[in-house]
Amino acid sequence: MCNKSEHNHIHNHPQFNIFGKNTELYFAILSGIFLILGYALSFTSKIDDYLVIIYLISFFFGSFFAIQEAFLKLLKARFEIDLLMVVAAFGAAYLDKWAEGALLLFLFSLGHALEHYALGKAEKAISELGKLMPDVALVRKGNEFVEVPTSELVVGDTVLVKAHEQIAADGVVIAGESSVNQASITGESMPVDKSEMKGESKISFNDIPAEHRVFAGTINGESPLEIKVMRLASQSTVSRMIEMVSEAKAKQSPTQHLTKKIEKYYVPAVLLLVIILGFVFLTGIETLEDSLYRALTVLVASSPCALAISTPGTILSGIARGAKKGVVFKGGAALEDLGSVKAIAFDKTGTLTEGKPQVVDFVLNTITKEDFFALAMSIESFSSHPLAQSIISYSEQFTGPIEIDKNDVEVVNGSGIEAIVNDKRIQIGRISYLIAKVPLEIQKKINVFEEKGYTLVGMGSDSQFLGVIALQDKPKHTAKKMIKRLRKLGIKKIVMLTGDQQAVANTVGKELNISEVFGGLYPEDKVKAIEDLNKRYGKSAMIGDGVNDAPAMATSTVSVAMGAAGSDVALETADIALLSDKISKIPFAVGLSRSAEKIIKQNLYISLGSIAVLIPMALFDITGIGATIVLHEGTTVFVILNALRLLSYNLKEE
Ligand SMILES: Nc1ncnc2c1ncn2[C@@H]1O[C@H](COP(=O)(O)OP(=O)(O)OP(=O)(O)O)[C@@H](O)[C@H]1O
Ligand SMILES: [Zn+2]
Repeated sequence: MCNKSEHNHIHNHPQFNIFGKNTELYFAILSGIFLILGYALSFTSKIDDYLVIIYLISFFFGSFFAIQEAFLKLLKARFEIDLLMVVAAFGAAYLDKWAEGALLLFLFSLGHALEHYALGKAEKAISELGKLMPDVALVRKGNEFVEVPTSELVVGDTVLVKAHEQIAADGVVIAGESSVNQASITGESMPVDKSEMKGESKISFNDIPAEHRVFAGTINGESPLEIKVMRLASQSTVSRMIEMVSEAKAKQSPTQHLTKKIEKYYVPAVLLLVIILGFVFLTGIETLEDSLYRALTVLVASSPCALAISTPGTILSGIARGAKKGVVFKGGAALEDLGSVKAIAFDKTGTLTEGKPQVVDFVLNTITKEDFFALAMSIESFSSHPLAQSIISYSEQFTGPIEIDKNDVEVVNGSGIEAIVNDKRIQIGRISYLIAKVPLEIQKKINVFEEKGYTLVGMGSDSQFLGVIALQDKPKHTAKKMIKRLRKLGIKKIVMLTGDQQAVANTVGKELNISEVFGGLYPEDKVKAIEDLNKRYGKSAMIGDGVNDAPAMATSTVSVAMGAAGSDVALETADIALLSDKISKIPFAVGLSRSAEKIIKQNLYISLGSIAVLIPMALFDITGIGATIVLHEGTTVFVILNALRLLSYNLKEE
């Protein structure tokens, strides 16, 4: 019938598995077989005396687990529906309704087994994420490679990954060239090319370019790779992802809170009603049997089994499906919120655009390009901004870096970076951030750049304006389609928020069909923009890279971080982490959430609706206990199957 307990009971379920993990299901089936046997034999009057024995066998198999579970809960002073169902079945037997009692227990145990199977399946989808971690790795010790347990790998170890083998650690490729299947992390089955990173580097794992960086749990392709371990096994992306998904299961979503609240008042009310019904015979209008029969029927009709199972089942399935595709929901609330938002705000750089701006032009004022780019590359080496990397690589053709002490450098998030060089304060960043004034003839050039939609980075030395660099970043080629799909999914409002100039924002917005673009924003302006969306649409989602959008992401109802496999901040802080930086994951995540939301609602209506119909029918003797059992159980099975649909969710390609 059901089991109205929190669904953590999977782990503390009574262990009695003589037939393996499906014992519960086999017991249910045995119960059904004896029920049918008894029912068939009931038509031959000769067997009548033995009938009770056959039904008792059916009772045994049907109630075996329920009695154990009810007993265990009673020990913890918890009053659960398992007990009620057993009582109802034996009550029916007392009324000589052996077949009905056996039917109740048969369907109850079958539903229970199915429920465990369903939740188990969702759990399995989650735990399989971890299976790709190999147990051992080949580690270089002197001139040879020896097998070492993965858990004993230390940072700095050199690991040999043979062709078609699993990679044991997050690390950097130091020899070899191969393609790697990263599906276990990103959900993308297209292999990604990896090659060795030249030169000894002291940068952190997060800053290693994707083509040199490998993740634990991914699978090497055609040729061997040597990698240097950069994170302990327990710190690897895949380990943390599994941890987050497991934690997510334990958190309750808004609907779960609601159903818990309903149950809190509903269950005692039902019990009271049932007890009263059991005593109706005292009025003399009917027999004790009649009263008991109706009380038991109402009891079955009113059990909130479907209600209790449907939401956790749906959320677990949704989280499992997301994780399989590289979308980590950090809880049912994230799933439900994303499923109901109407307004989405996007960060521009690195989210809608490639995040790999190219220097396309520059203008200088009284400084040689060697001196200018030497300053630029040296100071930008302290920044992790996407613009910094581009400026550094571009500068290398003219000059080399100069020595700058890191204590003399200050990064001003959302504006730029400054450093003290030869007693002068050198600023790089937004033109408005510089204290230096732009000379007139350079301003003319800047106006031309702006018209072309270039991103501008200025440099000044105290009040002396030194020059301006123009860069261009392309929108991701799938971005336009992604926006279109979001609109199709019912997102009413799409806005773009960027620290880049308004002119650049307009250019990108036009290309992607986003009409509301806000440029020149400081981090606190982005927060205001999100607050505005919250006000107008009730809820908002902010999608960014989690680096300089953290405050805005924290303000939105639900935040989504892109490319989280490469960014600790994004993986840790966002409500939803998309491990790959493929933006096609955004409509998938939104679509999955919307489906989850829809299924949660459907299930809620179905479970509450069935109760609302079954109780009066039982009360007024329209349906007998047999029909009530079948209808009630049918509802429970239906909502479980409905929830399981999410495990195979795919966004329709148009
Ligand atoms: N390290 C840096 N080097 C040069 N310019 C910078 C740097 N950091 C910020 N800026 C300047 O400040 C502007 C805004 O930066 P901010 O980081 O807020 O936005 P963004 O990352 O470029 O865009 P988005 O908000 O879409 O992510 C940039 O366009 C640039 O002109
Ligand atoms: Zn159970």
